[in-house]
Amino acid sequence: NIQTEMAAPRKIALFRLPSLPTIGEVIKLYKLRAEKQLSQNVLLDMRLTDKIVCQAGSLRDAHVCEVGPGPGGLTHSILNAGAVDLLVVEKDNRFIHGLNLLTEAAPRKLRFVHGDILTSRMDRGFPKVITKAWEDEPGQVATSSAPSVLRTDIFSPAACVSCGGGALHPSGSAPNQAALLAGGESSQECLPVPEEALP
Ligand SMILES: C[S@@+](CC[C@H](N)C(=O)[O-])C[C@H]1O[C@@H](n2cnc3c(N)ncnc32)[C@H](O)[C@@H]1O
Repeated sequence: NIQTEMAAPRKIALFRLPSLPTIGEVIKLYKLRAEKQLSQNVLLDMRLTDKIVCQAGSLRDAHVCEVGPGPGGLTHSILNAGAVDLLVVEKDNRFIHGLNLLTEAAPRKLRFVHGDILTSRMDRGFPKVITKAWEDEPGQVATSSAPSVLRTDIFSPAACVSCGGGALHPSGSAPNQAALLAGGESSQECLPVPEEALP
């Protein structure tokens, strides 16, 4: 009957997937704190993370790699910015649970690799069709400790990113380009991304 049919969508709305847990919730749940000796700083203010991510230009439909997501502040903002595929690589064990939680809350969009970017082959992390050689892009290796912004397409880096406090290697505005967002340590050579991270 009509009444039941009209009630159905409302019922579905009630059973929607839970939204992404906030960074505050993740930090509290897993009792996380920044390790100063690892130069870790954690961004909690979403207005700030949104602003930083905004510097990458349009991320709508972009493929993004975030290095060193920590509890996932920038991760939230990248997803909110409309990235279609976000691969996060974090080496600190303490963030595993929180990042798994975020991955479950954003299925098919967020992939988490627990590992070191220094031993990751980024060229295997994204579809071949959108990859091009990292060294083909001029000036794509960031070395500053302050956030910096560099524009590039997807890469298959022979040399990897180097960034103390965060660097953006974003896509152009066209869909299906990729961005690399990094907030980790310096880097040298890139080795394979683990199989489970491959699309
Ligand atoms: C400065 S914190 C930034 C945390 C988070 N992006 C934020 O903005 O709140 C740097 C993060 O990078 C991670 N990290 C450092 N070197 C890394 C590496 N070689 N591979 C993967 N993650 C790394 C650290 O464990 C840490 O979580």
